[in-house]
Amino acid sequence: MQSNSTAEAGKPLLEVRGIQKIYKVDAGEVEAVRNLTFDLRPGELVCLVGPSGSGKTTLLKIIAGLMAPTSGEVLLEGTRITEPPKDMAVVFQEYGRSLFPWMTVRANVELPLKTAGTPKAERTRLVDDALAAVGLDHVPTSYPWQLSGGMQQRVAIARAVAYQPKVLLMDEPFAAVDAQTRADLEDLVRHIWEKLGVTILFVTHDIDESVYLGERVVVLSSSPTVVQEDIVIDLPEDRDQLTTRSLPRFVELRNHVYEQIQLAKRNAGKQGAAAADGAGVPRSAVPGADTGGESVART
Ligand SMILES: Nc1ncnc2c1ncn2[C@@H]1O[C@H](COP(=O)(O)OP(=O)(O)OP(=O)(O)O)[C@@H](O)[C@H]1O
Repeated sequence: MQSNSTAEAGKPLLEVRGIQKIYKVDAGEVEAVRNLTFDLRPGELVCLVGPSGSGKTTLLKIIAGLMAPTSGEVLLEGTRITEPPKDMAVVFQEYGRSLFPWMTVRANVELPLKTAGTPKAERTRLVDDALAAVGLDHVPTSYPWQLSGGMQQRVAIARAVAYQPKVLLMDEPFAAVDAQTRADLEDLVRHIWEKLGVTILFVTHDIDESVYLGERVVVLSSSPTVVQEDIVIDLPEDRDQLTTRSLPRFVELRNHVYEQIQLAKRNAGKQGAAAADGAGVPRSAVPGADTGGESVART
């Protein structure tokens, strides 16, 4: 795995530059995203949070090359993205719709490699490794509908991992599973990230999840969206559901993110002047914050 310091020293792998998205609707136009600028360095795990409707899915579609921005650009290793890049994989929330029910687990994981023309022997090795990495090497011949929701999402993650992307985009991947499974899958993502050194952009509604997983948390404003804050998560790299979430620093950071989301909601419709000036938002390190009270942690 690349350590934080290595990632910090490298050039950006993914650059999001001044992204604006205006949707045309019957009544005219909707400016969903106004001006988004941030980057991911090689090996970073960055979480993206924002109020509902702040444009997280819009942004991911643009980064994945599935939709063109109205203005601005996304660069992967310096090359502008104009179509789905081959070095990128996406894991969506709706695993049920992203897996083919008539294909076995193995066939689902193997499919993108087949499409890419990867030779058979290499495919077999990559699929075996990916299934082992997500703890599913005992069910290769099962069908997705025979598995629990959490296991199906593991299949989707294995498929993305086997493809060996440079960038893995995850769009609220655990929103549809129960809390215990969610915790297990969060640890799986950290484990895969540490083992493979893949660069991950993880979109979530869950503030605690963003702080637990991320090396940085990028907070979006309400729509029309800008980056409201880019926060360094200075928790120890070895994370554990019990120990990490009990740390006073974890509580400070999640409270800070929570306050930022509340601020974004209050500012809805009256963009904060400082955030909306179009400049890149500097990364902020949260000083010791007050840890009072709030227990709700979803956007
Ligand atoms: N195809 C579309 N046509 C018109 N407006 C759209 C379209 N897709 C999204 N929007 C609008 O753009 C804004 C951002 O939507 P988007 O789904 O990207 O936000 P989000 O942060 O992913 O939302 P959520 O957190 O609820 O999933 C919203 O105001 C939404 O209504």
